[in-house]
Amino acid sequence: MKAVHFGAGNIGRGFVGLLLHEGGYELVFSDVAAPLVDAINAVDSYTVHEVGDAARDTVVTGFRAINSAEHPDEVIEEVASANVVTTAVGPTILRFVAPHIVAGLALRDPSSPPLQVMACENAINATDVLRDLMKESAGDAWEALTARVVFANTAVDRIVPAQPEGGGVDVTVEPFYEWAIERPPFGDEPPVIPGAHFVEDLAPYIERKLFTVNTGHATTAYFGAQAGMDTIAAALADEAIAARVAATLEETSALLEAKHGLDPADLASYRATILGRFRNVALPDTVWRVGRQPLRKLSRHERFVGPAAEAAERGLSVDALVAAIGALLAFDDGEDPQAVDLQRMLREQDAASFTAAATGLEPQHPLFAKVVTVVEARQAEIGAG
Ligand SMILES: NC(=O)C1=CN([C@@H]2O[C@H](COP(=O)(O)OP(=O)(O)OC[C@H]3O[C@@H](n4cnc5c(N)ncnc54)[C@H](O)[C@@H]3O)[C@@H](O)[C@H]2O)C=CC1
Ligand SMILES: O=P(O)(O)OC[C@H]1O[C@](O)(CO)[C@@H](O)[C@@H]1O
Repeated sequence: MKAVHFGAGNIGRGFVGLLLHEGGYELVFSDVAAPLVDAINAVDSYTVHEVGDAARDTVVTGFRAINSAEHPDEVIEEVASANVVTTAVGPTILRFVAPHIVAGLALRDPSSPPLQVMACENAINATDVLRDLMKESAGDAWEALTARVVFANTAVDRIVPAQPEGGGVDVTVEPFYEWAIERPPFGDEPPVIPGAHFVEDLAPYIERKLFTVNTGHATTAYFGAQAGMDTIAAALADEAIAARVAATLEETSALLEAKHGLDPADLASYRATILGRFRNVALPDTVWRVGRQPLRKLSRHERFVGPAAEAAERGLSVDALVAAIGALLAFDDGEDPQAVDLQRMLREQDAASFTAAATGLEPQHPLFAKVVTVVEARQAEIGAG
């Protein structure tokens, strides 16, 4: 069995690749970073080092890497004969890998079992997004290819911080992980990934994950950055920040309870577990990594506006979520192009125009005016608006 995984970065090597290896797949990484591809091909094995309580090391073998920018044909051939394709490239990069998967499907023997495609990105239904991009890329050829592929959405959860420069191929990760995968698209033949768990309906899992782990993590990062802290563990050690994060997650939990009927006691225990994960002092994770790409994180269906909009529509409290959006607006990292754009937009646009453009909310939406208030506050702080 063979898996082609696009994106040999942190989560690619430290989580998805590891679990595919443990499932017995021969692993082909595809990436565009030449030094990374060379480094992977220079070793026969790499180690995933867990840090924190109950940590262990796991050795991954049986892999190779292809530079898809230089050798797209090689990647396409691998896809044509693979059993599984996964991605961990970032939601905005999916459009660049879609044509390679389409070309692989076109070369695929039509009598082979369907290729099983799963996008492992932090976004709601990222695999559906990838499928739509593939359809767009294939044009009229799409109809003939659909019998050769199945698509399943997934929710991936493991904190894999940025790895030190020149640190080689090994990866440092937290011990916790969870990979939930939609079961129905596979019919009788789901992929063999022992560490994953297959679910009938992914919606509650992905929303519980994104609106708890990712909302909480990003809230910690933005309040931490605003307070001049560098790491997530240090930010959460601050009682005032911890209280703000807790309040934000109580709001998202209230929404998850109302929307999916999730049990409040289970949600409370889930929150406690993830806050414990964020507090892992052995994990060298920075507010800058976790806060990265603030415009993506401020968009309509993402971890702040997504749950806050639905909570506001149901008349639930959103004050803590709106305060977290206020902290996001202060995220000013000169090395993050989206943070630079965010600060420029705040200087150039009036509060209502910025709110509409950045959040995708309609002016009449019950959340809109509340967001405008924190946008105005940030603009006053920087003398803009
Ligand atoms: N790091 C984490 O803790 C987690 C990350 N995720 C998600 O996983 C995805 C990747 O995140 P990370 O691994 O942290 O990022 P990363 O930056 O470490 O890895 C992304 C990799 O994709 C490669 N890439 C870029 N364009 C490509 C292309 N056209 N074809 C093939 N490869 C390409 C990059 O060179 C890089 O090696 C994101 O969607 C993120 O939200 C999800 C859960 C946890
Ligand atoms: O690209 P994003 O959405 O910031 O993804 C990274 C996030 O996902 C997580 O791994 C949570 O699963 C966190 O480490 C981090 O906040």
